[in-house]
Amino acid sequence: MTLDRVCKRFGGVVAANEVSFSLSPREVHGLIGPNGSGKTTVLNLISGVTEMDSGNIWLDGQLISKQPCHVRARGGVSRTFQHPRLLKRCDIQTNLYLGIDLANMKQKSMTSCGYTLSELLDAAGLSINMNDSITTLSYGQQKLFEIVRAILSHPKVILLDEPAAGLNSKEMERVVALIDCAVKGDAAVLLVEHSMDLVMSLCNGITVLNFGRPIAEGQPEEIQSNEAVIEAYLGRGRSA
Ligand SMILES: Nc1ncnc2c1ncn2[C@@H]1O[C@H](COP(=O)(O)OP(=O)(O)OP(=O)(O)O)[C@@H](O)[C@H]1O
Repeated sequence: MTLDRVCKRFGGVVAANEVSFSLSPREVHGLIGPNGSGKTTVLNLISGVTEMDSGNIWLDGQLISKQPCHVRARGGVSRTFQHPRLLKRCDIQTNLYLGIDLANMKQKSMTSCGYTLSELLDAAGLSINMNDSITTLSYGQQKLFEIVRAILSHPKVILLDEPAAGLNSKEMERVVALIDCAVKGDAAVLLVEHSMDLVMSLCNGITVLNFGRPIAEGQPEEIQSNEAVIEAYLGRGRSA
């Protein structure tokens, strides 16, 4: 997937300012930056939740930036949200198969990315009864469940919005295991995350945003020692 000079403005706020980067299959790419720097906006522009002002997004050589959300989802873009978006009045099974092409799933005999559903649930540490209400899952379990659901649609790109936020250390290990499953299934993962330990240990490449603008791109060790990134995080850039 390639983003080419993607822009989005909300009134006077430029939330995405000429954002460009590429993701390859099996790559985990970090998208980081201080609060309000535009990370979630970029995920919304890729998934089609928000319409962009200008720029292009390509997936496998196809221009997807004018497509509605559901077409992008079918074409291989899946995502999770900062706070899990689940149907509270429905059971676990209904939530699991939301947005997944059921006919296609049956054909694949409940397998995805080379993993069976039960293997993905195992990786997530979820031992669940499909008929139970989704509300029987704790917050952490719901976040893990949402990642399982995202992998289950056999996506080309998975957008993860702060998957570790609010999770304990055991649950964070489960997030890592699920990202591993996604990568082994040839997906590209775009990871928005404030836990720098997680980002630095998992990502092959990182793009850093500040005030909607990319200020650095590179491998974790380059990003950690990049002056502009350090200033953005320490806030000196804001008062300059
Ligand atoms: N729908 C919207 N309407 C108006 N302004 C918005 C909207 N969505 C985002 N913004 C603004 O765009 C900027 C970027 O927000 P965004 O949520 O993308 O940042 P972020 O990097 O994901 O932040 P955080 O790390 O706090 O989640 C912020 O100034 C935000 O207030």
